[in-house]
Amino acid sequence: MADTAPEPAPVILGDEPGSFPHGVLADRHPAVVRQVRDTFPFGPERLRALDALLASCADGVVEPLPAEADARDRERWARWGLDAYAGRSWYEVPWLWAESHFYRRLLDAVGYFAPGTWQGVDPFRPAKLAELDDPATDEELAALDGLAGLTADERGRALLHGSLWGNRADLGFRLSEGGTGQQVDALVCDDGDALWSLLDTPGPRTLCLVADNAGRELVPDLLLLSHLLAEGRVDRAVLHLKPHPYYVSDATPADLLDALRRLTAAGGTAGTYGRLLWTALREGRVTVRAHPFSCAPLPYADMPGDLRAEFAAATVTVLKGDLNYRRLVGDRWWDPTTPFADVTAYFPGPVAALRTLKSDVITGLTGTTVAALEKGGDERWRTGGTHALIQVRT
Ligand SMILES: O=P(O)(O)OC[C@H]1O[C@](O)(CO)[C@@H](O)[C@@H]1O
Repeated sequence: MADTAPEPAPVILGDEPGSFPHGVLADRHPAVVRQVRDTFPFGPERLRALDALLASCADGVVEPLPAEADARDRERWARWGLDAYAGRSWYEVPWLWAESHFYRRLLDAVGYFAPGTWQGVDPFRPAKLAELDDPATDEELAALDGLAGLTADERGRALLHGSLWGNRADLGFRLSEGGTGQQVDALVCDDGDALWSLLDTPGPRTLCLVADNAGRELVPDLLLLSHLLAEGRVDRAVLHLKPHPYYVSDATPADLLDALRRLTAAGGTAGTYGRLLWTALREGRVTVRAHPFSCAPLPYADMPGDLRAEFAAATVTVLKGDLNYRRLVGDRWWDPTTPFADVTAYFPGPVAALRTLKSDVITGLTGTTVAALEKGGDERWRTGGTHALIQVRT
């Protein structure tokens, strides 16, 4: 690790037409608004608000929060930069900030925070439930029974990869059974051994698991967690979820309950793991957090003291997914060979990232890996979700 933090690279903005971040603001956000518009029979007031947001996505500016916003929320957003960015184009402010704030505005538009019919109604829940109900989920859960013949370590590694590739909404249990080649080759960095070593240190061991998506990502996350508890690799766990709907499919406490019920209702190994986790929650060995900062438009380097203290107390904090990675290393145009340990030196304890690559940010690669990726013919290796990484700073 370098003695000093690396010179920060430029922050990623969405202002360059044709770039991936620009496409997210200009195309994906409007598509999300249209999808939400069709999800429920919203009345004229909500439809007007959704249409205004749709228009704003094209050429609007960041606006102050509505007058009826909760005072604490208002104070938080002021601290998170809203006062500085209000009046500026979505395309000129940091991309991470613009995306995150877009979801806050979407919840305003559907009336999520306002007293009334739509208060607390997750506009993304039907899509999340559909994923859990998909017959493919049954198949993937049934495939878990095939892990019975493996040693506990092999099972642990298979479940770790299931959780990793679940970030692509793709449970990877069959990885363990001969079909591993393609996806393991697609790992651009694999510090898996360092993660297992951390879970071998003298106990008691606490895992902080900062989850990402609900549905078919959260299910394998829970299976991994349950396995680690069952094998005594961790004694306690804190599961960090989002306090409200975010980035379409991010997991909230309600999504956790849906996933848990899905697991406990399943037969075989999946059901056993589900019931184990249910008991661990009842006994307080697993606790759930939905910290406001989990939906903040800022990097983890800016985390508040209480969150910092929680992560500091963990044996290891595992962050799932692309967005958490961006927030962990900083949403910047890093040189891909910038050491992961350097950009995460500020983090208050050992930290691991499990991520499929779905945006431009990348650190911690070797020069050889970068050269191979650049030459490999897959121009979208940074953003297409075809590659993944396990990076650890001990
Ligand atoms: O669910 P994940 O892995 O955090 O990915 C979400 C990603 O999708 C995007 O919203 C758009 O690609 C990225 O900004 C973000 O990093």
